[in-house]
Order: sequence, then C-alpha cells, then structure tokens
Amino acid sequence: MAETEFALDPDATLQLEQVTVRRGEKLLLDQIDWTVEEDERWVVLGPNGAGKTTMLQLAAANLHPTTGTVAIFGERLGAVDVFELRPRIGLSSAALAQRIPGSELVSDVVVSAGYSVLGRWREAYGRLDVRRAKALLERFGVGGMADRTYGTLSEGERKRVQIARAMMTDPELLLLDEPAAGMDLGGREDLLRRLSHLAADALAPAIVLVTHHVEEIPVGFTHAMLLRDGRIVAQGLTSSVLTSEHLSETFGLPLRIERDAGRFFARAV
Ligand SMILES: Nc1ncnc2c1ncn2[C@@H]1O[C@H](COP(=O)(O)OP(=O)(O)OP(=O)(O)O)[C@@H](O)[C@H]1O
Repeated sequence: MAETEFALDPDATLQLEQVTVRRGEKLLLDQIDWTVEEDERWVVLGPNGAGKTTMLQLAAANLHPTTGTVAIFGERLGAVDVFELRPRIGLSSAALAQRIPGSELVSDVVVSAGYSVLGRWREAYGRLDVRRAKALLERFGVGGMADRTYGTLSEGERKRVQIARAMMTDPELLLLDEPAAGMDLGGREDLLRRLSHLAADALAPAIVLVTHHVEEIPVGFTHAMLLRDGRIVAQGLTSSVLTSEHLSETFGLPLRIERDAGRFFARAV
C-alpha cells in the first residue's frame, strides 16, 4: 500500500504525499506533494477553481484525501482523532465566517474559538481569555470594535475579526483563505502590513495564505505554491516560484510580474 511507503517527517507541520481528491469524475487535486515546516510562511496562489480551498480543507483536517497521505503535526489523517488536531489549527475562511451569527458580540466571536464553538451560548469565559481576545483584535486593527455586534461590521472589519478568532487558540498552523478579499485599498495595505509583522514573528505559527492576487502576498512570506486545475505548477521559495513564466502558466495568459520592496505586482502583457 502507498501509505506504508510514506516517509513521515515528524517535525513537519504539514505533509502531503501523492494526495488526490476526487469528486465523481472531477479531480479537485491531483498527486500533490507538499511539506510545510514550522517556520515557513506559504502563499498558495491560483485562479478560480484551481483547488486552493480544497487544499486548505485538507490542511485544516476538515477533509480526507481520496488517495495519498496527509500528515499534520506528524500525525497521519485517518490514524488520529481530528478533534485533537483541530484546536491546534487556526482557520479563517468564508465558509466558517458565514456561520457566525450577526448578533454575536465581536469579543465573543473571538473568545469562543478557544471552546471550538460558534455562538457564545452559556460558556463562561475566563478573564484571561477575554484579555487575549481583545489583544488579538487590537493586533489586527479592530480593537475598538470588541463590544459591537458582528453583524454591524463592514466586510473588511469582519475579515480582521476572523483572523483574530483563528489566532485565539495560539495555533501551531494558521490557515488564511483570501484574508484581503473584500477590503478597500487602505484596509488591504494595513492588513498586509500586520500579516508581514506576524510573518516576521519567530513565535508565530506556520502560515498558509490562499489568494488569487500576487498583490495580496505580504512581505516576508517565504514560500509559494502555484496551482492550476488541481496540479502544482511550481512550489518552493517565493523568489524562485514567482516568475513571469510560472505565473503565466498558472493563469493561462501572458503575465509580467514585478517585485518592489518585497511586494509583487502583476499585469498582462
Ligand atoms: N463536490 C464537488 N463535486 C464536483 N466538483 C467540485 C466539488 N467541490 C468542488 N468542486 C470543484 O473543484 C474545483 C476546485 O475547487 P476549490 O474550491 O478548491 O477551488 P479554489 O481554487 O479555492 O477556487 P476559488 O478561487 O474560486 O475559491 C472547482 O472547479 C470546483 O467547482
């Protein structure tokens, strides 16, 4: 069996080997090999339908591969209780965000992550938890909104709250699905600066950020994976992966990528 041939790296945060995800006739992911180490900050980039969200769902232990092996923190999916893994993973995604009740207090949206629930109900949260939630809201630029209800926030403010929530359990792996989507230019730039600070923090978890746009890659992200039609076009160090040639192949049109002060910009040629 392929599983017995899998060389598990016990130190890797995330490891995929020959992973395929199939739904009916459609291959969502095709023979993916990928390793994320604890000090790495990855961006996964690709067009609509490339398989990025499917990849994050595997990394979040929310999905099992059809074939191949996924290991998280050295534990093989299928051979480990996912309920023990999930609190160690911070996930911010549109699907999760849709389940947050609009009437929920912003501080409760964040603090309840520690209890793996959406909606505060009757849990009594400790003072330290509330303090941590407020510090995280501050860290992502929405500190003044802790006492508002989630439903009254703008799209960009909600995104920040979702990231603060994902960080609440002090995860070892942080997964961000399109964190800058729906933000205006000022909001995006501010968020990218905060994510750059996080990327530079030696105590921060391993990070995987999914996006469609090279302009949304924060400075300091060390690694990149380019995905197209469920297949990897290129992966490795950001500087060698993000080339005009690779990007053109990924998006299926001639593109030129430029780099300025650690940021990337692309346009059609
Ligand atoms: N249950 C399913 N059955 C068939 N196809 C599916 C199923 N779930 C997802 N897909 C398809 O798999 C492909 C990959 O989906 P995925 O959401 O991972 O892509 P993505 O790169 O995150 O796209 P986007 O950038 O648009 O969010 C898409 O073409 C999607 O339509």
